[in-house]
Amino acid sequence: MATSDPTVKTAPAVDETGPDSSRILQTRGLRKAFGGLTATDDVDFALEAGELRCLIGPNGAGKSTFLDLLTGRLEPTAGKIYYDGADITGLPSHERVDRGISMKFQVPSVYEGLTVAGNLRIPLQRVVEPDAFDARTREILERFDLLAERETVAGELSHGQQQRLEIGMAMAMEPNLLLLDEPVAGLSVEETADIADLLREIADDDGVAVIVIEHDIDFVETIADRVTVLDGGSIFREGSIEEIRTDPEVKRIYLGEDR
Ligand SMILES: Nc1ncnc2c1ncn2[C@@H]1O[C@H](COP(=O)(O)OP(=O)(O)OP(=O)(O)O)[C@@H](O)[C@H]1O
Repeated sequence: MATSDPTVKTAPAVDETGPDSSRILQTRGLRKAFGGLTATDDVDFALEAGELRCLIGPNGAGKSTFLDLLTGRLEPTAGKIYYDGADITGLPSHERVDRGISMKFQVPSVYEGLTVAGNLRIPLQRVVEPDAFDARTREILERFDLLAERETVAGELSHGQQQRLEIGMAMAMEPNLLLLDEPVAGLSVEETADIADLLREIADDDGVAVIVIEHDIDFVETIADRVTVLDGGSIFREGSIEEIRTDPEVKRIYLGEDR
């Protein structure tokens, strides 16, 4: 391409997501400052459709802030977010949900006074016609192993069941991108293994891209395609779990010398 012609743009298109790309999400120069503290610092991040990415990093590294910027819970100080072929930087949260970005927060946020089926009805009524409610509810309950708890009040479920219900509610929205903040915190070994299987299925079988914030490196090892390490709000390293686990600098800042 002739670079001397001033009308020819040589810079690549900024939004590399969309129908002609396997990329579902991308951020460019994403920044969030709280007063003098920069919680997200010039982050260029990219995610492929159907990829399962874990975000790790020390406390205060900016992991939750980064997810909050993706959901629209926080507004960036600078930078752009591109998702599925569109610049969504200025979109409110509910419009991002409608476009297929679902979030499961760290603390279970099911409606404790409603039954399991009643909880599922809330997201389902946004995406499914009323005559399809029952069939779709049953499908989700089966998949998330909650069929026997259909009429149980959500406040009476175990912590693991609540986490599964909440992932089921997020999946009821038929997302293309699922964001999870520490989905296995406080769960038993068996409950953790169940969630690991579910998340792998969601990425592999449904083709949903997943970003998981996680502290438990053994859990990260079981599920992640790739790992992004944040430190001080910036991307410190990115790579396969093997690369990340054996990286001496990552060990120093995060994993501890004994890992
Ligand atoms: N609303 C806010 N106002 C001011 N500072 C904030 C706010 N939210 C986060 N911070 C600060 O931004 C930095 C990044 O916080 P963030 O919660 O994103 O980190 P994290 O990696 O998710 O940490 P953790 O692993 O402890 O949950 C921290 O120094 C935190 O104190």
